[in-house]
Amino acid sequence: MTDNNSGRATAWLVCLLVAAALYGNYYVYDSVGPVADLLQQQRGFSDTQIGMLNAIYNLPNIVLILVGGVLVDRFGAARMTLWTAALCLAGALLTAFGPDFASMAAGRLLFGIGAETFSIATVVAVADYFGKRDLAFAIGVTLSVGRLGSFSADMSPTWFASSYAAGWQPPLMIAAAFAASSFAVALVYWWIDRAPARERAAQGIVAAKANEGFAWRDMLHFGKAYWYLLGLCVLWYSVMMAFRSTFSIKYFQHAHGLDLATAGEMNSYVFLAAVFATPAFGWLCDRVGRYAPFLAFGALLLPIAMAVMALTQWSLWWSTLLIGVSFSLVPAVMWPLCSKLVRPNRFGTAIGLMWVVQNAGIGGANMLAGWLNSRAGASAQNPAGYDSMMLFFGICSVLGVVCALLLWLTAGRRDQEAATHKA
Ligand SMILES: C[C@H](NC(=O)[C@@H](N)CCCCN)C(=O)O
Repeated sequence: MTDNNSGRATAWLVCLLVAAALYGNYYVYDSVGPVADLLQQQRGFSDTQIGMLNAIYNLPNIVLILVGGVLVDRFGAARMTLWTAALCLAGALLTAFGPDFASMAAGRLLFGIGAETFSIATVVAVADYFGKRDLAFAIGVTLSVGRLGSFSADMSPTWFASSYAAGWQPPLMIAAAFAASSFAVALVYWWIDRAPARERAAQGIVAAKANEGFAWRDMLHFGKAYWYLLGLCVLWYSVMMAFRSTFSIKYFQHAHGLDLATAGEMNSYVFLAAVFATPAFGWLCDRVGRYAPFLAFGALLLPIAMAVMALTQWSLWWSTLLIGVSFSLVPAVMWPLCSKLVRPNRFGTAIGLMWVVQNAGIGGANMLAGWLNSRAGASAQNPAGYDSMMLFFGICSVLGVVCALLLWLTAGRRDQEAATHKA
């Protein structure tokens, strides 16, 4: 399907639509943080309630995301993108217009149930259209536009200053508008995909999906390389998300003496770097035709960054640079490589299984790191209290590198070979 020019044009159109849909979705995901203070002041929400508005996103997905992956394989990426975008829109509307905390939390729950399966469907959509050629670049483009959505949400107090001046609700209504635009482009993608979907069915891909059904034991037949990739996914995302999204700003303030604004800015450069570097690394991998060595290199940068922060007084620019490259390189390579390790009709399931453990890992790492800090009394007066958290993140990231090296040894000698030994 993608060998002729019109096929390539359709593939890029789908890639751009999926990227635009992901932009809106990631914007909504990150829209609670900027209104946290207003929710506290104007609605009297406690820190625990605000934390719950984000935690409720991850918790159901520890189980549900596997079902989501199976549904993507069963019903196809286009239909699932559309259905889950509708669920996300309903969730965003309920969050913005809910009269009390319970309905806002219900809105975030609904959004979370839709959003993770939506993300799987977007990766599978790109893989459906790009096959082997330019896959990492195309996934890099979609992820980079998604990261721009996260960055925009962080910048929204500046960009939509008047809405923030009007209170907690207008910024969440803007987020709901982004969810609506995400649904609208998902609808266009679903419309465009009808003919190519028929073509895929004629080639037997969809037919295989529909007729084979799903057997849970199929997952046990994923090859060794897949399980190493899963190990890296859990360890790397746990450190990246728990450190960079939850603790890094506070750590920069207390252990490195930055003020809040500079610490926040330092953290946001990681997103900004990813916007440009993710597609660039994807493009490079496609050109060189190697994935596992790049993945191992990206994974290695994380423990080095942790060591630089914890053991030296070097400028934080160094660790931000290392984390920025790792945050761009690892996702740009991980998902295209995953698509090469399993059969196309099990790709959604394979990502779903990885994200079940990933969601549990991120939740667990957040709790354990918080507990380690509290136990050691980490604060501006006691920066050494952060040592145990940094050791924990250091160990996890080193174990991630071990998984990446085992993966390289197993599947990476010539990455293309992996495609011929799919589970
Ligand atoms: C593609 C990958 N997505 C995930 O890992 C999701 N489980 C989490 C999405 C969180 C939304 N910002 C990624 O974003 O690297």
